[in-house]
Amino acid sequence: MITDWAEIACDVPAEMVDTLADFLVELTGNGVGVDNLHLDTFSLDTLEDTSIKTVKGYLPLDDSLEDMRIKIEQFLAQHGPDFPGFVYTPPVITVIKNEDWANNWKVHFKPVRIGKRLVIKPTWEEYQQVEGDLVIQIDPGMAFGTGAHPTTKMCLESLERIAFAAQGEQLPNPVLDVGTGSGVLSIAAALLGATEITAVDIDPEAVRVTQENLELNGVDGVVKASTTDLSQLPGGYAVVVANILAEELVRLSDQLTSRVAPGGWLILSGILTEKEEFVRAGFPALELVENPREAEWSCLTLRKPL
Ligand SMILES: C[S@@+](CC[C@H](N)C(=O)[O-])C[C@H]1O[C@@H](n2cnc3c(N)ncnc32)[C@H](O)[C@@H]1O
Repeated sequence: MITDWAEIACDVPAEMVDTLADFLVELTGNGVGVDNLHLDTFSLDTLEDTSIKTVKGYLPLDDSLEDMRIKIEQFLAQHGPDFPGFVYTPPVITVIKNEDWANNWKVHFKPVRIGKRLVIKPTWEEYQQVEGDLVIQIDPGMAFGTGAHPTTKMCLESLERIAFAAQGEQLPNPVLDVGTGSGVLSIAAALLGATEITAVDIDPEAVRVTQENLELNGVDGVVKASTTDLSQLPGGYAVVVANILAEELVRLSDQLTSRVAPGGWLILSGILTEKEEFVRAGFPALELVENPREAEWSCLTLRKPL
């Protein structure tokens, strides 16, 4: 299990933030943070927007760190001069202890409504439920999946649309969640009516966190979480959802396609919009149903002909 993390902070002009953030997400497979540099104020109202921002990426503190640092320096040196006001400053690396990492971000994670009925609620926040709400309680721990990320959000919205269009407005069985992270999509699938859900992740820590979240939401009886490799799973899933990066989706395209039952759905997310065509081309046997986009991310919902 990963113990400590390295935070890599790069100061860049505000115009370069998105470009660098996308690069760091692709490189590290983890989320990024963006800080305003002048935070010595007591009131957010008086916070001045600055022309230079700090973009922070996160990596496990292991042997790959030096290689990653070099790649980030090369990226800054190569692309920085395209942005007015860029002055090269080497990235600053800070060690983050596991315990800090696990808790520091919690202040920013608030209950969020997604789609028509789904609400994601951090376990430590209060939420006044209204009739019809399907509330997902989440403590992502070290796993990805607060639900607030556009890639997760678009999966949740697609799952909800599929459920609403289905008989009895229930998500059809069985469901496969590839790269379950915190288990957020599997829990949503259960709340949307599915009763046979398989959740897999290559990361045992994610499976541990998922199991906790399944129990917290009382859906551990209908979701089976494990590190089982996709190749070991049978076919015939009515819904398959995979929120992993574009290259990985394409690498797994044959396996993902063959896991979908005739007439079934495949939701693909984690795709930077510039890679949408690349991913679409990897799934020629399936029909494109919808293609929502949010921020710089795209989601593809595909369907296998009957
Ligand atoms: C971006 S997170 C998505 C988490 C969650 N499903 C969500 O939508 O918020 C991607 C997850 O996929 C897992 N993953 C990456 N490649 C995988 C693969 N080939 N098979 C299974 N899981 C994978 C990672 O460990 C990570 O937990």
